[in-house]
This record gives sequence, structure tokens and C-alpha cells, in this order.
Amino acid sequence: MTFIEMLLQAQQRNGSMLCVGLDPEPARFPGALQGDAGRIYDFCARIVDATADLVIAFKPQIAYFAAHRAEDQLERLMAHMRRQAPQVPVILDAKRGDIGSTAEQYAREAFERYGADAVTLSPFMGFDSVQPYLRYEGKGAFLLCRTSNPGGDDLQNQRLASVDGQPLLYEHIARLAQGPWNLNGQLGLVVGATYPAEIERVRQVAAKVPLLIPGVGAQGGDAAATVKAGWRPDAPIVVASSRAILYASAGDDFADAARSEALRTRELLQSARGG
Ligand SMILES: O=c1ccn([C@@H]2O[C@H](COP(=O)(O)O)[C@@H](O)[C@H]2O)c(=O)[nH]1
Repeated sequence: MTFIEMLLQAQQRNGSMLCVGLDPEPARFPGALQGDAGRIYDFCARIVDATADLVIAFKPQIAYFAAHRAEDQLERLMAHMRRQAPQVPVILDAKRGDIGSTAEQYAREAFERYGADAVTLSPFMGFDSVQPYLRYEGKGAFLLCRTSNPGGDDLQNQRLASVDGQPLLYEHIARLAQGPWNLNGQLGLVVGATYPAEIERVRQVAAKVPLLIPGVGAQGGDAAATVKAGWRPDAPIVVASSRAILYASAGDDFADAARSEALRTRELLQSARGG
């Protein structure tokens, strides 16, 4: 099954566009886990178990593991998700981008070492930096397009005088992902929930590709506006929230609190699409 088929199936099965982001920060862990980088796997596995029936995808962010020399725990977590929630696709948030030969190694890391179903990529270095990921049949890749952070303006909102119609850079990336770069049909785009007008613009240019939309929750993005701008029946949106769910409680009830917050967010998103 391809990544997009997995997304559509999980969306249907769990009635959800919500993606739980796995950004473990030991300093914010509750109770007995507090400050213990050796318990990253335990913390994340509890969150996965508490929310697996509520989500369209999980999104571990690799930096939160690598910073604590916890890649082995990420490997265990990937295996845990595969075992406990095989129907839920996993997007490895790595934002890689490098020359082709190095990109081949990053693709191998994401898809072979970690067994991810999709990965996030920076398109800044051009098509040959993306191509090695497309050789993995059925695997997905989300290109950074209009990111959720304020600094995204610095480059992404610049006009490209050399391209037909002089699009903004992010509009051009959306066109490439919808068209000429989408060799395996599994490309998607990252667009921040903090910029719903740009999500709408991206949808005008790239109606068919899946969108990964971080920025609801801790970054204050508008969940309802996001869904209105991005949701299409045939092109899934994956709305990611990390800290608001992971740290919904600082107590031993953290997994229950994460589930309640995930339920609340899922309902908010579902009701914005009208069903
Ligand atoms: O434009 C982007 C691209 C990626 N991210 C990542 O998503 C999560 C957001 O975490 P929250 O706690 O829900 O704010 C984090 O892993 C970022 O690296 C993003 O925020 N914006």
C-alpha cells in the first residue's frame, strides 16, 4: 500500500486529520520520568498507545532523539508503532536536503533504518536532492513550502522574477510538487496552520497533493481556518500538534491527558469540515 493510500485509510478508520507529533523533551517529562533521557521511548510509547485510534499519522521529529543520543530509542519506537498501530502511517520529520549522493544515505536512514512511511524534506537544493527519496516505491515525502514560523517569510514569500507568472517561492514549490517533481505520485507539502491564507493559495496551485500542516496547538494556528482552507475529500490533510498534546499534563496522568487533548483537537478539526 502506498503512503497516500495509508493516509486515506487511517483518515477513514479513525475519523481524523490529526497527527500527533512526537517531540520528546526529557526536561518536560512528568513524575518519575522527569529529566531522564533514557525514558524517551517509554514516554513516547505511552503517548502512541493512548492516541493510536484517534490519529491519521504520527510524526516523530528526529532532532529530539538525536540531541539525546537516543536514535536507538527512536528505532524501538518505530518498531513499537509498526506493531501496535500498523494502520497508522509514520512521518519522520527530518527536513533533510543535500546533494544526491548524500540524499541517498538520508533516504536509506529514513526508510530502511527507521522504516518511516514518509519523510519531510527541504527543497532548497533542487530536484536532485529530492529524487533519491522518490525511488522508494510507495514512500512519501513532504517538501517544506510555506512553513509555520515567522522567518518563513524571509525566503518563501520572495517573488521569482525568472519564472513564468513571477510566483512567490512557496507557490513555485507547490507547483513543482503537484507536477514535474512528483515522479512517484507520493509528494506532499508542508504548510503552516499559522498562515491559512497561504494554505488556500497552495490548494489553488496544488489541489491534489497531501498537506502536512503543523502549527495548531502550541504555535496558536487556527484549526478551523486551516481545515476550511486545506481540506479536500480526495487529498488528505495531516494537521500536526506536538507539545499541546504531549504535555497536556505534567502529572502521572499525562497519557490520559494527551488522549483528552487529542480527542478535543480531532473533534475541532472534524467539525470544521462539517462532519
Ligand atoms: O513549518 C513547520 C514545519 C515543521 N514543524 C515541526 O512541527 C512540530 C510542531 O510542534 P508544536 O509543539 O505542535 O508546535 C515541531 O516538530 C516542528 O519541528 C513546524 O512547527 N513548522
